[in-house]
Parts: sequence; C-alpha cells; structure tokens
Amino acid sequence: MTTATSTAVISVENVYKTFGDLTVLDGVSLTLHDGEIVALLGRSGSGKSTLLRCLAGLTAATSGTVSYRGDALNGANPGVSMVFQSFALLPWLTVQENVELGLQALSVPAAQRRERALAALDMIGLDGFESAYPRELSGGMRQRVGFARALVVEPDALLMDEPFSALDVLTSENLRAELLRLWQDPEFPTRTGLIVTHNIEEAIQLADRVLILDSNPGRIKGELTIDLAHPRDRRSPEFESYVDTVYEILTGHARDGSRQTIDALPAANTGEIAGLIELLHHRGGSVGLAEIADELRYELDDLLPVVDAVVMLKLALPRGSGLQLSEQGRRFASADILRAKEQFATLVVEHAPLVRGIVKQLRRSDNGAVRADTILDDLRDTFGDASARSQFDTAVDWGRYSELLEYDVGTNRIELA
Ligand SMILES: Nc1ncnc2c1ncn2[C@@H]1O[C@H](COP(=O)(O)OP(=O)(O)OP(=O)(O)O)[C@@H](O)[C@H]1O
Repeated sequence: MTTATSTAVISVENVYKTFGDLTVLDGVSLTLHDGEIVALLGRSGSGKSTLLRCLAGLTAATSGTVSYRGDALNGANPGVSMVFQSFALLPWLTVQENVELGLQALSVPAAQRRERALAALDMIGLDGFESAYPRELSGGMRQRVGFARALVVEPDALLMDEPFSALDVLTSENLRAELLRLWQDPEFPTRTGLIVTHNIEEAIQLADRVLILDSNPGRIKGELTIDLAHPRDRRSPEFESYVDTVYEILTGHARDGSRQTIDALPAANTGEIAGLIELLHHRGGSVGLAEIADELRYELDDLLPVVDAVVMLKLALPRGSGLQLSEQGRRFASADILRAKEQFATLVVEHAPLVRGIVKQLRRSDNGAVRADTILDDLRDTFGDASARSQFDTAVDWGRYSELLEYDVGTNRIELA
C-alpha cells in the first residue's frame, strides 16, 4: 500500500440513484486514486452496496457519471473485480474451476487459465484445495476462493462488499492480515481497493482513507485520512482516536434538515434503551461509544439505533464521540420500574411523534381501539414497505412498555392501555 497519487482510477461525479420514490444516493462524488485503499462506512441501508454497484457498472446511476480511468462507464466496469459477503461461488464447480471462471470470460486459453488459477490459489493460501468443492470448505476458505477468483484477472481495482462479515472473528482477522500482506508486496498487481464495511476498526485497520456515508438519503458525510503505518495496533491511542472520530462523524447531528424520515423511530427496543442508560449510569454518566461497542460486543448497526433512541428521548446527549447522561436519564436509571415506565411514557409522547400520533388516533376512535392493519398501512404510506414493519414493531414496543397502549395479535387490534 503506497501513498495515494493523484491519478484517478474510478471517479464518481454527482451521482444520484433512486428506486421509485426512494432516493438512495443523493449527489455523491468520490475518487478512488491509484494505489489507495478506501473504506466506505455507513449505517445499514445508507446505500453503500448501491454505490459499490454503481462503481462496478452493475447498476446505472439515475444521474451523474461514473468513469474508469477517464472514460465514462456504459455497462460493466472493465477495470474491477468484486468480492461479496456471500462468497457467490458456484457449488457445482471445483475451487479451481470457480477461480478460472473470471479468466474464461476474458477468453484466456485453457492452459493459461489453469496456470494462472493455480498461482492465484497458491498466493491466497489454497494450495492443495484445487479439486475441492465449495461445500467441503469452511467459510474462511470459501472466501479465499472468492478473493482468488477476483484477483486472478489482476484487476486494476478490487471492490469488496463486506467480505469479512460472514466470517467469525478469528478467521476474518487472519484473512484481513493476509490481504494486507499481499497489498504491501510491491509485486502484487492490484494496487487499488474499495471496501464496504460496517466495522469501524476494520475500516481503520485496512484503509488509507475512510469515507462515511450518511443515510436517508445517502451522501458523503465525512472523510478521514488514516495516517498510520502498518501493521496498525488497535490498542494504540492514535488508532483509538481515529475510532472516536468516526463515531463522532457517524452520530453527528448536524444535518441540513433534508432527512426524509425525520420522525422515524430508531430500531431499538426498550430493553436495549434501558440497558444503555443503566450502563451510562454505572459509568458515572459519560462513556465513549467505542468503549460501549467493545463492552457489549455490539456491531455498529446494533449500537447506533440504541444511541439514536436515547438521544431522541433526551435520556442522554451526544458528546463528541460518546454519550452523556441527561438529568432525565439519571432519574430514569434511579427510578423503580413503575416510575421508570411513567417517565418513559412522558418522554415518548413528548419526543416520539410517531407513537404520539398512534395514541392520538386511539383516543379519537370510538372505543379506544384501531385495527393494527390500519396503522401498518399508514406507516407504509410514510416509510415505504421495507421500513413500515420495523416502525410498527418499535412503536408497539415503546407504547407497551410505557403502558400507553396494548396490542393483541389474536384480534389484530391496538388499544389504549
Ligand atoms: N434494487 C432495489 N430496488 C429497490 N430498493 C433497493 C434496491 N437496492 C437497494 N434498495 C434500497 O436502497 C437502500 C440502500 O440499500 P443498500 O443495500 O445500498 O444499503 P447498504 O448501506 O449497503 O445496506 P447494508 O449495510 O444493510 O447492506 C435500502 O433502503 C434498500 O432497501
């Protein structure tokens, strides 16, 4: 991995991508330079995979341009290979045949295909597994095949969509380290890479530059150059300080008001919310998010909705890269269960317009009850099919806990508690 030069391998200029009414990418621009590894971080649904597919030319942007070495793409990007979270191997082909596939598409003669596939398998530590079938291999070995298949064509740039997230911690650690070793070898032909990940530490460990994507709609929210020599020590204060900075950017609340779903409930249940407040209370009221994630072994996508929820309900306030318990939060943590529920009800009515709206609807109805389907349909109109169910589940959970409402699955009715 060398210092990035200014030669652009892939450029994305002002790309918009919509699916029907949903704007997934909203004017995204980025350049992938020769010789650099870039990590793309963002919450679930922020459009990371969509952006990666635009770079690969697998999805056309609704507007804006994607160029490979100066030429605007019109179809698949000829300079890239991809590695997927799901490995995407063909189960009826051997390891060797899977790796040869990419070369077949390039019409490389059979003898050369065989030779190059063997060399790629050797390089990635799969020597001896040529005739195995994917089902005979562990997840880590299968992903090695995924890497060998992508690298055998010696692509200009490697695009990776969460390549390690289906692997256990040790296996992914091991494969990441090997990939870094390959990248540091000056003979390694693929010099440029983009990796989509949920994992902040993974991003900082691998990348020269980390881009943070905002959601609803997806925009580049922040960028961080990682100025640390390899191998990078996760426990070093410099590494930890980069982790904190990423959290700060990810949870930053300086938005320009264009969020479509400003009233959406974060997908956090009341058990998690109470648990986080308890943890903050035990820690004297203030904790860094990196520390919380570490302690709870929470992935980014587990932690951020709970953080959003406690901030939304004003139980805690964002403070730099951490959280600070509010006066309300302190009272909530010290209260007995009955008082805690009462307080939660007040906060929900005050700060969660969606739950407040449902309670109002129940009060306006003749008998204090509404069919759950009616509420789900309303949520579909506002949030779309994909998010309506999770909004419903969260609203019901918050409403039940605070004893504002009851939900009977049998009769499909929601009613005032
Ligand atoms: N082909 C499609 N048709 C309709 N909506 C889509 C399509 N592909 C993606 N989306 C929507 O676009 C949004 C962004 O999806 P995308 O997979 O790019 O996000 P992501 O950041 O990669 O998410 P994750 O981290 O969960 O993989 C989501 O709301 C998703 O439902």
